[in-house]
Amino acid sequence: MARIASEAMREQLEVYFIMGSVNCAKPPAEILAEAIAGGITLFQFREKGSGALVGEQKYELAKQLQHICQEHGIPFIVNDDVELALALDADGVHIGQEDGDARIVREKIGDKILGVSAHNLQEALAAVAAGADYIGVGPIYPTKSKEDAKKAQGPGIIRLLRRHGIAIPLVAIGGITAGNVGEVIAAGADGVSVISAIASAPSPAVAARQLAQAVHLSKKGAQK
Ligand SMILES: Cc1ncc(COP(=O)(O)OP(=O)(O)O)c(N)n1
Ligand SMILES: Cc1ncsc1CCOP(=O)(O)O
Ligand SMILES: [Mg+2]
Repeated sequence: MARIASEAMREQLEVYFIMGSVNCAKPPAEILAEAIAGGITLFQFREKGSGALVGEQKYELAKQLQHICQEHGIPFIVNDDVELALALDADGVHIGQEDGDARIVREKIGDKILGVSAHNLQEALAAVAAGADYIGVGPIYPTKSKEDAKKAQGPGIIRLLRRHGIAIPLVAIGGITAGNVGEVIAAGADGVSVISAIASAPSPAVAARQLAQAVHLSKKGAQK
């Protein structure tokens, strides 16, 4: 298997849904299936926060959600836990600045997708040098879904990274809704990453569809 091509990565980032059991008011498998029906393009298993599953229960949930993704051709990314990603033969891993050295993670996972979080130009340049396939930038807007989230920076941080030559695929995260997708795509993001906009929606399918439509319209507008 070769590393994912940038253009394919950009498409997969369009509607990137992140979820773990703590984000779900109904069975996670149901929410994921509905989100897939609505048009998500990538999924991240993020089992984190107060009440999160650990050990065998975490593994079993990951396996169940991975199976649903596989049935629908949606790549399955694991947040933070490189060993779990390897044990499951997941499609990739997402790590942040506090999750270890991205170069070492790249060595461990070979050609699997590597996503790295960045909050400034220095971190973004380091992520590129370490071999990231995409960068997650945020929080862009205030979020309630991450306990230790940094201050929201607004879409200007995406514009700044693009202006300074960060050309690899970028996804915006933090407080994203269908109403603000346009701003982050116009700033240079290839897609949006959400937890609550889909997981907490009355209909995850409708929410995912609205996000997908907003991304497509905004990309047309930005002629991407
Ligand atoms: C797509 C995407 N972008 C950013 C993050 C945040 O990662 P991190 O900073 O490591 O924080 P946690 O999610 O681990 O709490 C992400 N998960 N996904
Ligand atoms: C994991 C993460 N990293 C930065 S903000 C965030 C949470 C995004 O959740 P929401 O889409 O509900 O704001
Ligand atoms: Mg992390």
